[in-house]
Amino acid sequence: MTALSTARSTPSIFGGVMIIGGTIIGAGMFSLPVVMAGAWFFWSLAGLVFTWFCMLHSGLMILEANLNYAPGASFDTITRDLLGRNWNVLNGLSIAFVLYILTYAYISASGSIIHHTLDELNVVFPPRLAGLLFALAVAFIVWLSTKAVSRMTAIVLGAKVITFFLTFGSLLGHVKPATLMNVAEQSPSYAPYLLMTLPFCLASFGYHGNVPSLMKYYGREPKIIIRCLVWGTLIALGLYAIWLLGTMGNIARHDFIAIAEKGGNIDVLVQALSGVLNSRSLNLLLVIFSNFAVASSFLGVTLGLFDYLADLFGFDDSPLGRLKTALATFLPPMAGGLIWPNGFLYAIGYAGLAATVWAAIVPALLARASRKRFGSPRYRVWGGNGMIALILLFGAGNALVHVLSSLGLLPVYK
Ligand SMILES: N[C@@H](Cc1ccccc1)C(=O)O
Repeated sequence: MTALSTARSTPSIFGGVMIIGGTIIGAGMFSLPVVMAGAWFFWSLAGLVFTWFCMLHSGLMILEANLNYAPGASFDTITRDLLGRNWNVLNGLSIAFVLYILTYAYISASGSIIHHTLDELNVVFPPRLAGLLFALAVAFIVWLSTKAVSRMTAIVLGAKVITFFLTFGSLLGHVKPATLMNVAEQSPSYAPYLLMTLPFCLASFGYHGNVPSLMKYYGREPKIIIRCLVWGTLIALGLYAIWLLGTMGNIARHDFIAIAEKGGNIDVLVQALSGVLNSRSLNLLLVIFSNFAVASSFLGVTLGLFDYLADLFGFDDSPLGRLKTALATFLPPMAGGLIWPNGFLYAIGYAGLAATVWAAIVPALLARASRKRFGSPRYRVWGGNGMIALILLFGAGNALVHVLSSLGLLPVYK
């Protein structure tokens, strides 16, 4: 009995780990092997570990600031109170931008993966239409209710985890050390290509909007929430490492050039993988996994955007109010998907650029302000001012890298 009542007063960390892991692992991971082809496996792994470290600590900094407020206080409330109106406006704009551009990326990605799936079944279906229909289906679920979204997400996430292990368990069995070590190339250079991968790593480790949701769920329990963040991000890091191993151990480095040239969208990558694997069942698994991976982030991110816009425009919760919010959420990215169906890689890069504001820079400033104003009595991220400086530098560095690479000033592997 006692065990039962303790379990009820503090929900287990499993749910929180799933929320964090589920948000992190999404379409972003499909951009990783393509943009990391230049830096290749070991350098990219180092970049991933570094990004994991910084993104975990910036999440902990949001928690540090959040603990001064009642559970349920949103990102918006905390930022306005600690950093003032201007920072809050910038923060809100960058959140909206990231959610919009990710919704666009998911539409583009789902169009491409559905097109590929049907292609496997010998059905010809234009990717634009596929993306549009998929977006309409997601819009319908989001319009129905939050509960509908969380039920769908639970199902899709479960399927994603199962197919992930089935797919990657067998994918690892196919890894060819000669391909992974890139023995074919004579004196290759990798390090110069590392910097341009950083915004993609950052986007792939984004989850920070969920930290206030965890506090709403668990209450002021820093120990439990810290464990959720550590485990959720570590699971993602582990899966990304396996994903790099599975892709770079099967597709030769120079073959990635053609993949990137075709827009780097998911179908091209999956097609290249199936081409080398020569296994019908593995191919099918991979296709199923990609569909679920895109669908679960799609639901999570659009729900976030939906709630944000409803709050911003003051649309109510009636069916008509929700319809207005759904239109504001889905129409702009859908239009984008119709006009530019293949902007997946660009979109993830821009998501990294904008996410650096609210997932790195603002959290570091929040922690600093929280220490000044409240002394952060409940929990304080280790490392003092040095850690705050590191996260600020990480955030600013990412923005700089993205700008330089958009201007064509960073080396590109081609
Ligand atoms: N990490 C998510 C994208 C994301 C970024 C920022 C916040 C929320 C989600 C993905 O890989 O698809």
